[in-house]
Amino acid sequence: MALSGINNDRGELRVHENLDELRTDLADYIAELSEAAVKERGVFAIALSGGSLISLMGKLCEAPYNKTVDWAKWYIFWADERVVAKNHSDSNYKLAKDGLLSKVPIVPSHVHSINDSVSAEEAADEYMFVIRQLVKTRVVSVSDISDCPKFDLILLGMGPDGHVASLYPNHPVLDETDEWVTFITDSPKPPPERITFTFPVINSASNVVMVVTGESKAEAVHLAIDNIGPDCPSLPARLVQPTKGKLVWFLDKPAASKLDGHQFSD
Ligand SMILES: O=C(O)[C@H](O)[C@@H](O)[C@H](O)[C@H](O)COP(=O)(O)O
Repeated sequence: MALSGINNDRGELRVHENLDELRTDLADYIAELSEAAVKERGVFAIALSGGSLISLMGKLCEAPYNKTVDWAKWYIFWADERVVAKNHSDSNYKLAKDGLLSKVPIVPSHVHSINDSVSAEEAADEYMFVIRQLVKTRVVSVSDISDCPKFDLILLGMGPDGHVASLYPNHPVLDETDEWVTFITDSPKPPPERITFTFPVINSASNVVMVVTGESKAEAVHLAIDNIGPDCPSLPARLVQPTKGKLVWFLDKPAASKLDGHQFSD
Protein backbone atom coordinates (compact mmCIF):
# COMPACT_ATOMS: atom_id res chain seq x y z
CA MET A 1 0.00 0.00 0.00
CA ALA A 2 1.45 3.39 -0.99
CA LEU A 3 1.84 6.07 1.62
CA SER A 4 0.43 9.27 0.29
CA GLY A 5 0.28 12.87 1.31
CA ILE A 6 -0.13 16.38 -0.01
CA ASN A 7 2.80 18.78 0.21
CA ASN A 8 1.34 22.27 -0.26
CA ASP A 9 1.91 23.43 -3.79
CA ARG A 10 4.40 20.66 -4.50
CA GLY A 11 1.63 18.25 -5.36
CA GLU A 12 0.52 14.85 -4.19
CA LEU A 13 3.19 12.44 -2.99
CA ARG A 14 2.81 8.69 -3.37
CA VAL A 15 5.61 6.80 -1.69
CA HIS A 16 5.71 3.11 -2.58
CA GLU A 17 7.00 0.19 -0.59
CA ASN A 18 8.73 -1.29 -3.65
CA LEU A 19 8.97 -0.91 -7.42
CA ASP A 20 6.34 -3.53 -8.12
CA GLU A 21 3.80 -1.57 -6.08
CA LEU A 22 4.85 1.65 -7.83
CA ARG A 23 4.43 0.04 -11.26
CA THR A 24 0.90 -1.09 -10.42
CA ASP A 25 -0.13 2.26 -8.95
CA LEU A 26 1.36 4.12 -11.93
CA ALA A 27 -0.44 1.92 -14.49
CA ASP A 28 -3.70 2.36 -12.54
CA TYR A 29 -3.29 6.11 -12.41
CA ILE A 30 -2.46 6.51 -16.11
CA ALA A 31 -5.40 4.25 -17.03
CA GLU A 32 -7.72 6.42 -14.90
CA LEU A 33 -6.46 9.64 -16.53
CA SER A 34 -6.86 8.10 -19.97
CA GLU A 35 -10.44 7.06 -19.22
CA ALA A 36 -11.32 10.52 -17.90
CA ALA A 37 -9.76 12.33 -20.90
CA VAL A 38 -11.41 10.01 -23.44
CA LYS A 39 -14.76 10.54 -21.72
CA GLU A 40 -14.34 14.30 -21.68
CA ARG A 41 -12.53 14.99 -24.96
CA GLY A 42 -12.61 11.76 -26.96
CA VAL A 43 -8.79 11.55 -27.00
CA PHE A 44 -5.83 11.23 -24.62
CA ALA A 45 -2.75 13.31 -25.44
CA ILE A 46 0.21 12.00 -23.43
CA ALA A 47 3.84 13.11 -23.48
CA LEU A 48 6.58 10.68 -22.47
CA SER A 49 10.22 11.13 -21.44
CA GLY A 50 13.13 8.73 -21.44
CA GLY A 51 15.04 6.96 -18.70
CA SER A 52 13.59 4.41 -16.31
CA LEU A 53 10.07 5.80 -16.79
CA ILE A 54 9.17 3.51 -19.68
CA SER A 55 9.98 0.29 -17.85
CA LEU A 56 8.11 1.61 -14.80
CA MET A 57 5.04 2.02 -17.05
CA GLY A 58 5.42 -1.60 -18.15
CA LYS A 59 2.27 -2.92 -16.44
CA LEU A 60 0.17 -1.02 -18.98
CA CYS A 61 1.11 -3.74 -21.48
CA GLU A 62 -0.30 -6.42 -19.21
CA ALA A 63 -3.81 -7.51 -18.19
CA PRO A 64 -6.14 -5.86 -17.45
CA TYR A 65 -4.80 -2.58 -18.91
CA ASN A 66 -3.79 -3.97 -22.31
CA LYS A 67 -7.48 -4.76 -22.87
CA THR A 68 -9.28 -2.09 -20.84
CA VAL A 69 -7.38 1.03 -21.92
CA ASP A 70 -8.82 2.71 -25.04
CA TRP A 71 -5.49 2.68 -26.89
CA ALA A 72 -7.02 3.86 -30.18
CA LYS A 73 -7.66 7.23 -28.52
CA TRP A 74 -4.06 7.75 -27.38
CA TYR A 75 -1.85 10.36 -29.06
CA ILE A 76 1.80 10.05 -28.09
CA PHE A 77 4.36 12.85 -27.81
CA TRP A 78 7.76 13.27 -26.20
CA ALA A 79 8.45 15.87 -23.54
CA ASP A 80 12.08 15.46 -24.52
CA GLU A 81 13.97 13.52 -27.12
CA ARG A 82 17.58 12.90 -27.96
CA VAL A 83 18.42 14.03 -31.51
CA VAL A 84 19.61 10.67 -32.80
CA ALA A 85 18.20 8.22 -35.35
CA LYS A 86 14.98 6.52 -34.27
CA ASN A 87 16.67 3.12 -34.32
CA HIS A 88 19.62 4.32 -32.18
CA SER A 89 19.87 2.85 -28.70
CA ASP A 90 19.85 6.42 -27.26
CA SER A 91 16.48 7.27 -28.84
CA ASN A 92 13.64 7.88 -26.40
CA TYR A 93 11.27 6.96 -29.23
CA LYS A 94 12.96 3.56 -29.59
CA LEU A 95 12.87 3.05 -25.83
CA ALA A 96 9.12 3.72 -25.73
CA LYS A 97 8.43 1.74 -28.91
CA ASP A 98 10.28 -1.34 -27.72
CA GLY A 99 9.04 -1.14 -24.14
CA LEU A 100 5.45 0.00 -24.59
CA LEU A 101 4.10 1.21 -27.93
CA SER A 102 4.77 -2.00 -29.87
CA LYS A 103 2.99 -4.05 -27.21
CA VAL A 104 -0.38 -2.29 -27.24
CA PRO A 105 -2.71 -1.38 -30.13
CA ILE A 106 -1.75 2.27 -30.53
CA VAL A 107 -2.55 3.78 -33.94
CA PRO A 108 0.82 4.37 -35.67
CA SER A 109 -0.31 7.76 -37.07
CA HIS A 110 -1.03 8.92 -33.50
CA VAL A 111 2.63 8.56 -32.53
CA HIS A 112 4.31 11.94 -32.92
CA SER A 113 8.06 11.54 -32.71
CA ILE A 114 10.60 14.12 -33.83
CA ASN A 115 12.20 14.36 -37.27
CA ASP A 116 15.51 12.59 -36.70
CA SER A 117 17.12 13.66 -39.97
CA VAL A 118 17.56 17.38 -39.27
CA SER A 119 19.48 19.51 -36.76
CA ALA A 120 18.31 19.83 -33.14
CA GLU A 121 17.12 23.37 -33.85
CA GLU A 122 15.10 22.31 -36.89
CA ALA A 123 13.72 19.27 -35.07
CA ALA A 124 12.48 21.50 -32.23
CA ASP A 125 10.88 23.95 -34.69
CA GLU A 126 9.22 21.17 -36.66
CA TYR A 127 7.95 19.50 -33.51
CA MET A 128 6.41 22.76 -32.35
CA PHE A 129 4.72 23.07 -35.76
CA VAL A 130 3.30 19.54 -35.47
CA ILE A 131 1.95 20.29 -32.01
CA ARG A 132 0.48 23.59 -33.25
CA GLN A 133 -1.49 21.73 -35.94
CA LEU A 134 -2.80 19.26 -33.39
CA VAL A 135 -3.81 22.10 -31.08
CA LYS A 136 -5.78 23.59 -33.98
CA THR A 137 -7.68 20.34 -34.44
CA ARG A 138 -8.02 19.97 -30.65
CA VAL A 139 -6.25 16.63 -30.50
CA VAL A 140 -4.19 18.55 -27.96
CA SER A 141 -6.22 20.90 -25.84
CA VAL A 142 -5.21 24.52 -25.27
CA SER A 143 -4.58 26.33 -22.00
CA ASP A 144 -7.15 29.01 -21.20
CA ILE A 145 -4.47 31.08 -19.44
CA SER A 146 -1.68 31.06 -22.01
CA ASP A 147 -1.91 29.95 -25.62
CA CYS A 148 0.13 26.88 -24.68
CA PRO A 149 -0.85 23.33 -25.52
CA LYS A 150 -2.52 21.59 -22.60
CA PHE A 151 -1.50 17.95 -22.66
CA ASP A 152 -3.75 15.57 -20.77
CA LEU A 153 -0.66 14.07 -19.15
CA ILE A 154 3.06 14.80 -19.18
CA LEU A 155 5.22 12.07 -17.62
CA LEU A 156 8.65 13.09 -16.36
CA GLY A 157 11.58 11.38 -14.69
CA MET A 158 14.18 13.30 -12.72
CA GLY A 159 17.98 13.00 -12.67
CA PRO A 160 20.08 13.10 -9.47
CA ASP A 161 20.91 16.72 -10.44
CA GLY A 162 17.19 17.59 -10.42
CA HIS A 163 16.81 17.86 -14.21
CA VAL A 164 13.49 17.06 -15.82
CA ALA A 165 12.88 16.44 -19.54
CA SER A 166 16.08 18.01 -21.01
CA LEU A 167 15.91 21.04 -18.71
CA TYR A 168 19.17 20.99 -16.76
CA PRO A 169 20.23 23.07 -13.72
CA ASN A 170 21.58 26.54 -14.56
CA HIS A 171 20.90 26.13 -18.28
CA PRO A 172 19.46 29.16 -20.12
CA VAL A 173 16.58 27.03 -21.48
CA LEU A 174 15.07 27.06 -17.99
CA ASP A 175 14.03 30.66 -18.76
CA GLU A 176 12.63 29.99 -22.23
CA THR A 177 9.11 31.32 -22.37
CA ASP A 178 8.65 32.16 -26.06
CA GLU A 179 8.87 28.67 -27.50
CA TRP A 180 6.86 25.55 -26.68
CA VAL A 181 9.70 23.28 -27.72
CA THR A 182 13.35 24.21 -27.67
CA PHE A 183 16.69 22.51 -28.21
CA ILE A 184 20.05 22.12 -26.51
CA THR A 185 23.38 20.95 -27.91
CA ASP A 186 25.27 20.70 -24.63
CA SER A 187 23.32 18.25 -22.47
CA PRO A 188 25.41 17.23 -19.44
CA LYS A 189 23.80 13.80 -19.74
CA PRO A 190 24.74 12.26 -23.11
CA PRO A 191 23.81 12.44 -25.89
CA PRO A 192 24.38 16.23 -26.06
CA GLU A 193 21.75 17.21 -28.65
CA ARG A 194 18.18 17.16 -27.48
CA ILE A 195 14.81 18.82 -27.94
CA THR A 196 12.65 19.54 -24.93
CA PHE A 197 9.29 20.96 -23.91
CA THR A 198 9.75 24.24 -22.07
CA PHE A 199 8.35 25.02 -18.62
CA PRO A 200 5.36 27.01 -19.94
CA VAL A 201 4.20 23.84 -21.74
CA ILE A 202 4.96 21.49 -18.86
CA ASN A 203 3.12 23.78 -16.45
CA SER A 204 0.09 24.12 -18.74
CA ALA A 205 -0.64 20.37 -18.68
CA SER A 206 -3.80 19.03 -17.06
CA ASN A 207 -1.67 16.45 -15.26
CA VAL A 208 2.03 16.10 -14.62
CA VAL A 209 3.41 12.91 -13.13
CA MET A 210 6.97 12.77 -11.79
CA VAL A 211 8.31 9.22 -11.50
CA VAL A 212 11.46 9.13 -9.39
CA THR A 213 13.11 6.09 -7.84
CA GLY A 214 16.36 5.19 -6.13
CA GLU A 215 18.52 6.62 -3.40
CA SER A 216 20.67 8.65 -5.80
CA LYS A 217 17.66 10.95 -6.31
CA ALA A 218 16.85 11.40 -2.57
CA GLU A 219 18.62 14.75 -2.12
CA ALA A 220 17.11 16.21 -5.30
CA VAL A 221 13.66 14.96 -4.24
CA HIS A 222 14.12 16.77 -0.91
CA LEU A 223 15.23 19.97 -2.67
CA ALA A 224 12.42 19.73 -5.21
CA ILE A 225 9.60 19.11 -2.73
CA ASP A 226 10.41 20.28 0.79
CA ASN A 227 10.01 23.79 2.05
CA ILE A 228 13.66 24.74 2.19
CA GLY A 229 13.48 28.48 2.55
CA PRO A 230 14.68 31.44 0.50
CA ASP A 231 18.05 29.97 -0.47
CA CYS A 232 16.35 27.24 -2.41
CA PRO A 233 18.44 26.58 -5.54
CA SER A 234 16.58 26.83 -8.81
CA LEU A 235 16.31 23.10 -9.28
CA PRO A 236 14.48 22.31 -12.53
CA ALA A 237 12.23 19.77 -10.78
CA ARG A 238 11.10 22.49 -8.39
CA LEU A 239 9.98 24.58 -11.36
CA VAL A 240 7.42 21.92 -12.26
CA GLN A 241 4.36 23.73 -10.98
CA PRO A 242 1.28 23.13 -13.10
CA THR A 243 -0.72 26.38 -13.06
CA LYS A 244 -4.13 24.74 -13.02
CA GLY A 245 -3.24 21.09 -13.46
CA LYS A 246 -2.46 18.36 -10.98
CA LEU A 247 1.05 17.26 -10.03
CA VAL A 248 1.63 13.79 -8.56
CA TRP A 249 4.99 12.33 -7.49
CA PHE A 250 5.43 8.56 -7.74
CA LEU A 251 8.38 7.74 -5.47
CA ASP A 252 9.88 4.64 -3.95
CA LYS A 253 11.12 4.64 -0.35
CA PRO A 254 14.82 5.24 -1.16
CA ALA A 255 13.94 8.30 -3.32
CA ALA A 256 11.69 9.62 -0.53
CA SER A 257 14.21 8.92 2.24
CA LYS A 258 15.38 12.53 2.67
CA LEU A 259 11.96 14.16 2.63
CA ASP A 260 11.19 16.23 5.74
CA GLY A 261 8.61 14.91 8.21
CA HIS A 262 6.99 11.83 6.80
CA GLN A 263 3.42 13.04 7.15
CA PHE A 264 1.98 10.33 5.01
CA SER A 265 -1.11 8.25 5.55
CA ASP A 266 -2.03 4.81 4.22
O1 LIG B 1 16.05 11.81 -22.16
C1 LIG B 1 16.30 11.66 -21.00
O2 LIG B 1 17.46 11.45 -20.59
C2 LIG B 1 15.20 11.69 -20.02
O3 LIG B 1 14.00 12.16 -20.50
C3 LIG B 1 15.58 12.26 -18.68
O4 LIG B 1 15.03 13.47 -18.32
C4 LIG B 1 15.24 11.21 -17.66
O5 LIG B 1 13.87 11.14 -17.48
C5 LIG B 1 15.93 11.47 -16.33
O6 LIG B 1 17.30 11.61 -16.58
C6 LIG B 1 15.71 10.37 -15.35
O7 LIG B 1 16.21 9.16 -15.88
P1 LIG B 1 16.22 7.85 -14.99
O8 LIG B 1 14.81 7.64 -14.54
O9 LIG B 1 16.69 6.76 -15.92
O10 LIG B 1 17.17 8.12 -13.87
